[in-house]
Amino acid sequence: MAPPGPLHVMAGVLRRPDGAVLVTERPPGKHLAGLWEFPGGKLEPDEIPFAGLVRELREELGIEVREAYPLLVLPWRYEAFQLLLDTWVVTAWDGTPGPLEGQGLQWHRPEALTPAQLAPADQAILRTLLAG
Ligand SMILES: Nc1nc2c([nH]c(=O)n2[C@H]2C[C@H](O)[C@@H](COP(=O)(O)OP(=O)(O)OP(=O)(O)O)O2)c(=O)[nH]1
Repeated sequence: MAPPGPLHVMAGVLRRPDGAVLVTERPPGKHLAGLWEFPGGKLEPDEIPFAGLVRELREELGIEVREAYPLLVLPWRYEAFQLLLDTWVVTAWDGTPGPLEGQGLQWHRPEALTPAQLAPADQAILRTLLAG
């Protein structure tokens, strides 16, 4: 049997007009608990990436994405599995992002984020944001 392919995970960088981006804290007991990430989650079978992004941000934050563009697809290897972190910048949404799953939420300008507090793959996303 062929080995399973990488896990396709959607991540949304919500960006406010003042340049701040939203990061959320990974809950206790989960992989990378206590580190910060961009909200999102696993793409479902047969789901197209934009639809998965919209669904995940609705489920986690209670918002409706209105405008987003793809930033990068980042292949990443953790010890137990491989990831494709499909990252979009979200520039317009309806509603106010809230912690629907009890997760910590913080807004920071990318320059103010501490890389070591982010999930390892997200440190590469941060470098892309800072370079843009
Ligand atoms: N959502 C999200 N996941 C990320 C990011 N960076 C990163 O390494 N990951 C990893 C953490 C998880 O191992 C994996 C899948 O994320 P997830 O949010 O669906 O996973 P989870 O552990 O909460 O699992 P589940 O309970 O939802 O099934 O991707 C990121 O910026 N956003």
